[in-house]
Amino acid sequence: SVPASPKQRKDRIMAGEKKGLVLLDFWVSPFAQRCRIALAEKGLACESLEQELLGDKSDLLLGSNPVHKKVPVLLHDGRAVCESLVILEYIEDAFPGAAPRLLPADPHARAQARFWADYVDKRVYSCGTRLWKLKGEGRAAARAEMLETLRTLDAELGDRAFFGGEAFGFVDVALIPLTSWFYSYEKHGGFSVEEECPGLAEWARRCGERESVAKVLTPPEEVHDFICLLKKHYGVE
Ligand SMILES: N[C@@H](CCC(=O)N[C@@H](CS)C(=O)NCC(=O)O)C(=O)O
Repeated sequence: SVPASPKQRKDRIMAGEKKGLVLLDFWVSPFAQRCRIALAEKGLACESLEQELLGDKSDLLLGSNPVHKKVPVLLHDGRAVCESLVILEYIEDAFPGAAPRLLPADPHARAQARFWADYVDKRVYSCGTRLWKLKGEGRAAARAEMLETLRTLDAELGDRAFFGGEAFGFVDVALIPLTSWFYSYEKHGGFSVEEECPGLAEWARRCGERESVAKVLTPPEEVHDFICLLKKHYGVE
């Protein structure tokens, strides 16, 4: 049979007829990258549909994430799951046999993993955005908050190989895509992650040795170029 054209594939996804996994994606999004890393770790096939975010958003994105209108959205047999950490948990629940498990089995350890992933979500990206968007006092405050956040994460990691302990897990997946943004944060904040938090820098290198991470992460210079583009888009000097 003749393979479906990109248009036919899209129509099927729009109509909710596509079976399997589809990710509404954006190349540089650390949140979308979390999902791609988790899927790759588990060996789950997923079609990536790149979204327009700076211009008009697609009907598919608006229809599947009407509340936030953001990527990532995971469509599973046509049904949408939104928010990257929710998607990671969904993948764990929907494919219980797909190894490795990202969350530990022990309830307390699971709660801890969720706590630290939530800490990453509350602190890193928004603080990073203030670092490149603001100037003067605002930027100085964001710099101080970023350093405190990175030091807190460094201390939590301690001398373990991964936030998941011996195994690469939920918090590692949540944080690693954001390390591609560190270079730009360093440039805007005038600090060095390597000097401030050598353990965290070493952890990022260790994670980068994994195929699932290496093939997904954006080179830091490209993230920096993208931030320059965002600055132009938002009229930031
Ligand atoms: N909390 C969300 C954050 C998602 C997010 O911020 N996505 C950005 C791309 S990095 C987006 O879609 N932005 C489009 C917009 O804000 O209009 C998650 O974890 O999925």
